[in-house]
Amino acid sequence: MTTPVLKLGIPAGSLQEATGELFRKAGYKISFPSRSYYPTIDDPEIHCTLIRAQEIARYVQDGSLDCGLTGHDWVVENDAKVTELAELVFSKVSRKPVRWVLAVPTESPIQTPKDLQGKRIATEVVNITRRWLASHGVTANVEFSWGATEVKPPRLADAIVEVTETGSSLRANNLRIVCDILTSTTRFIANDNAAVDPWKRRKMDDLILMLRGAMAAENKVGLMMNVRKADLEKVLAVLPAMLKPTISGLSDPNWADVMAILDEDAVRRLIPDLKRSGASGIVEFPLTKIID
Ligand SMILES: Nc1ncnc2c1ncn2[C@@H]1O[C@H](COP(=O)(O)OP(=O)(O)OP(=O)(O)O)[C@@H](O)[C@H]1O
Ligand SMILES: O=P(O)(O)OC[C@H]1O[C@H](OP(=O)(O)OP(=O)(O)O)[C@H](O)[C@@H]1O
Ligand SMILES: [Mg+2]
Repeated sequence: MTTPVLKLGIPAGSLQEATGELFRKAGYKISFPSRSYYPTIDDPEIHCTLIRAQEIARYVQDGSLDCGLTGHDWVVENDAKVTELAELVFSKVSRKPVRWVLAVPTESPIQTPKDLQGKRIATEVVNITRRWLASHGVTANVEFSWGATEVKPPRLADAIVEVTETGSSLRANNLRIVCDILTSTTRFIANDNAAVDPWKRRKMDDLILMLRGAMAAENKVGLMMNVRKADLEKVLAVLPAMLKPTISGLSDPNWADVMAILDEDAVRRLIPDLKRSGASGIVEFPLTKIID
């Protein structure tokens, strides 16, 4: 019997490194051999192909791939009919969505969507831009851009619709945001048939569980401490209100063990307070997955 295989599209380009890093955190050994478009992964039931983010949705829709990770922006731009199984909020450098914005040179007279009437707009997302203009009742000349779009205004275009994450590319090119057009995050998408195939669905759900678990553990740490029962109330009052710490007994009936999961950046403020409130033997430990 041949091993069943899940055909997974990994986005080349901006999302590639962040995707690889996330898979590693999720427990998969994935690597990108140079010049090869077949990343290796230590799971014989997964076959990875590196494809441009723009095209993953298309190949997932037609079944060439069972599933893949890509931006919501390209699913919308391609009007792809796929099943979205998960939103994973990560971008090239941050854990935040990206924004597709309408931008113009700082000194441009364009202030509102209406001012675009009859103007030239350069963008990689022609369909999204045309639909957005139509929804504002504006007619403009939308030109496809192959990239390096920020260089185009004012000589080659009056405005651009471009993706921004940190804002540094817009700033470096003296561009001003007029308005937001679309917010996009990374999505795990599946072919409609693959999504209802029991083996593939389970394989994808398991993969998503691990990817989500790894993301949930980011910037979190565990904290364990011993507390005299008489001090328990004081110690618990120090921990953030939404936490439900685990309290377990110790062999000495006068002591308890308290364990909690916290934001890493809160720890340096909390540990001294916990100690002052009577906690001892405080241990901080790293977390790699949190599964709800
Ligand atoms: N900082 C970022 N810049 C651009 N795209 C980003 C960024 N962070 C996340 N993305 C997402 O990555 C996808 C863009 O990747 P894609 O492969 O289409 O182009 P690219 O990474 O810009 O490639 P290239 O470097 O060849 O221009 C989109 O879904 C976009 O939302
Ligand atoms: O807001 P920022 O953090 O600066 O990120 C956004 C920039 O990154 C991408 O460029 P890319 O590297 O894909 O080059 P390209 O324009 O040639 O596609 C995108 O097209 C923007 O130019
Ligand atoms: Mg690009």
